[in-house]
Amino acid sequence: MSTSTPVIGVLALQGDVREHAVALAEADALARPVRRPEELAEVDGLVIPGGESTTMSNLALAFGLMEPLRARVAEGMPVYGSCAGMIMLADKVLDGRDDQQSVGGIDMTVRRNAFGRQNESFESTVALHGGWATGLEGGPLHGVFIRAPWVESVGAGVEVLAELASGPAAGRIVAVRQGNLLATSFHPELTGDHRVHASFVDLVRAAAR
Ligand SMILES: NC(=O)CC[C@H](N)C(=O)O
Repeated sequence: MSTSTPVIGVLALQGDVREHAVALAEADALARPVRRPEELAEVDGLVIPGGESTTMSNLALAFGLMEPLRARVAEGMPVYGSCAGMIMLADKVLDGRDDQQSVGGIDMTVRRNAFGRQNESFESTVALHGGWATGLEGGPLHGVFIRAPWVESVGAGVEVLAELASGPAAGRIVAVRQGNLLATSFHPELTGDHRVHASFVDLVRAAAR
């Protein structure tokens, strides 16, 4: 097992880059901003933060990052996407803009801005399933949702890790994993609870073995 500290990039085209870097450092990883293909080539894993997936798609294309991102996902690099980052990891996007592209990799369909206008931003308890039911010690997560997507459906190879616990959208899938790819609808970097980042750092360490 590798005992060295994993180097994890944070895609720094837009979004909560600093907050993710802080959460990764708390989870014992070395965080680095990634804006160029050369920087992407040097990291053991990557966080794609929230923001606006349409803008992120444009910027990733303009910075020449879309194909390198797809190539590293295909090689098995661990990636964690939050909110717009989840949309970037989805194979299929509903209510997207026609020209928006995703990196893809997770066999799921997500719906952008799924919780509707009245619910643009809200906080809610997130119930843990699958590997997180036993793996994330300390019980349910507090989810911060900001114009968030939900996962409309998943393919057979996708593990559901969390669902909304209550409210009109109770039971909607808000966290998934497929292989080395992890995605959440919510923003754990804004809560001070670094369990999601710690579970991603574990994934990066396991992949580096
Ligand atoms: N906080 C967020 O990342 C919002 C996601 C945004 N609504 C999108 O479609 O990309």
